Amino acid sequence: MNTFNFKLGSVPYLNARPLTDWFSETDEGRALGASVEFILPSLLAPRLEPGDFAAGLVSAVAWVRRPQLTYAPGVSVACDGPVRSVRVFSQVPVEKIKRVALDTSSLTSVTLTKILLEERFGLTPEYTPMAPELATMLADHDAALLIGDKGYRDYDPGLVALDLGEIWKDWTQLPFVFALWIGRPDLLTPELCAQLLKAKEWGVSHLELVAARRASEHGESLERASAYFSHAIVYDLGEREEAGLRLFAEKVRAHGLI
Ligand SMILES: C=C(O[C@@H]1C=C(C(=O)O)C=C[C@H]1O)C(=O)O
Repeated sequence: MNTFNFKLGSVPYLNARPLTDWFSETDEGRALGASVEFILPSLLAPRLEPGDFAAGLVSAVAWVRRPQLTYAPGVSVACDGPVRSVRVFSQVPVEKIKRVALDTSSLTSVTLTKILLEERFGLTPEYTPMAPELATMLADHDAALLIGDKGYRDYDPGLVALDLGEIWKDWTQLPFVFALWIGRPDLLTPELCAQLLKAKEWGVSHLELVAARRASEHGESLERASAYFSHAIVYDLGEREEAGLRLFAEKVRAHGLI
């Protein structure tokens, strides 16, 4: 691998920071000369096939949809129960949801919303892609999907909040994988995979430090950032996460959401 001056893409959310901070915040990581660009998932995913980035930490469904791309082993942004940041906020009881606004930044969670509303709740609502602004989304829709930093904020407690990680876990007993390091096999080499793993190992053993450094940048308190990292997000990609990913891929195909 050319270890100098390669580009990585990542999503602009707090949950990604433990996987990318090693490249900018440690001497060993900085020595590789990688730059990390933060881009919304729906804009980052199409830039992986042309090779704009050596790898992108981006929506798992982007890999399901593009089998010619590969993903780095051992690393993900996942959950094994409530994820806290991928939520559908509804003004009506779930069974009455007829119109849903979907965050245009998201790919995986848009797909997961459709699968869960249909298979878990027997609903086939109308969907509208919209910019992630809850008040605007709910002005004309029963419910709205938000992800990332906006999905983790506190909103009107009168709204029904469906945590998609929690619903997935109750249903399948498996973790859910939202994002992976995805790239072209010629660029996402075993050497780069090893660096991405090293970055993760540093991140998960420095969650408090990353929270302290990044919380305010993402509009969070240190306590909430720490709790999110240590109680909601899973950064491993072990056998159970891989099983969750495979099941999700099957459902994406079965629902024609490819
Ligand atoms: C858990 C999350 O996962 C995110 C969800 C994504 C998607 O829906 O496409 C993409 C990247 C992940 O960071 C979140 O940001 O809340």
